[in-house]
Amino acid sequence: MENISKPAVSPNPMILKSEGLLKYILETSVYPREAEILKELRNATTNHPLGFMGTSPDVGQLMALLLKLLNAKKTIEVGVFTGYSLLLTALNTPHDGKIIALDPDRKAYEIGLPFIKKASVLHKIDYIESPALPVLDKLLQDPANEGTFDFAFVDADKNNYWNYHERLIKLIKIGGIVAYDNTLWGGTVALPEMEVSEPKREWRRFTLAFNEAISKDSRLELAFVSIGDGLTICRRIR
Ligand SMILES: C[S@@+](CC[C@H](N)C(=O)[O-])C[C@H]1O[C@@H](n2cnc3c(N)ncnc32)[C@H](O)[C@@H]1O
Ligand SMILES: O=c1cc(-c2ccc(O)cc2)oc2c(O)c(O)ccc12
Repeated sequence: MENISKPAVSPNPMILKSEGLLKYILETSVYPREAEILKELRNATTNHPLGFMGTSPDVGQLMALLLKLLNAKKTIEVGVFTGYSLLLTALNTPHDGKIIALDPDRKAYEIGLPFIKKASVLHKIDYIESPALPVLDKLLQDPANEGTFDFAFVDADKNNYWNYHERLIKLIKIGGIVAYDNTLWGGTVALPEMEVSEPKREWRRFTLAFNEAISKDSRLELAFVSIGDGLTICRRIR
């Protein structure tokens, strides 16, 4: 008899690795609907030696939907790079929306800045050239900031995800969302450590620990979505 307590195995365990399927999704519903200015920023990032780090447009499409569903007005972005997800957030928040954008790499931000200006959304952005943790701590020093943000997107140093989470969960309002990128870390989370290349091992360990801790966090509801490099979407419930 079948053991019903065992989770069902996907009929196609290769689904996340199917480049053809991703191409189909991108070409069918992502690229045709992507704002022209986001395409321009994305193209301007391709020659950057770390261009592969930009948020993937399919993740961007999901983020845009979440921002619209929440009617998000106040947001935080941890990890800006050249600004794809930042510009996307700015385009999907109201005219009086406010985004606190944190990244120590101002040079990368300056690549995206002309596109942010061209889209007339710079007034929504408070870019702070700094590692995120001290800024989040400073925000929390003022209790008036607690529970006031609608949305946060984290796409930065993976070793600090839990540190970001402990702070963001207090800054986000009940009903608000924090989304964490790269929670599948190139698929390495499902591989034995021996099969993972040396440079990816340390962040794989952090990602595994983060994924385990967040799944036990009773302050939130979550969905672990197999899009891009893995996106964990958390809704604060208490
Ligand atoms: C994957 S990229 C972000 C991609 C971005 N979301 C986009 O759409 O292009 C990661 C970024 O995290 C930044 N970063 C690294 N350590 C950080 C820290 N302690 N605080 C904030 N940002 C950090 C890096 O400078 C880099 O720009
Ligand atoms: O390969 C990476 C590396 C990063 C990364 C490196 C250093 C930092 O301080 C932050 C992030 O981020 C990535 C990423 O977000 C992605 O989607 C793919 C690959 C990488």
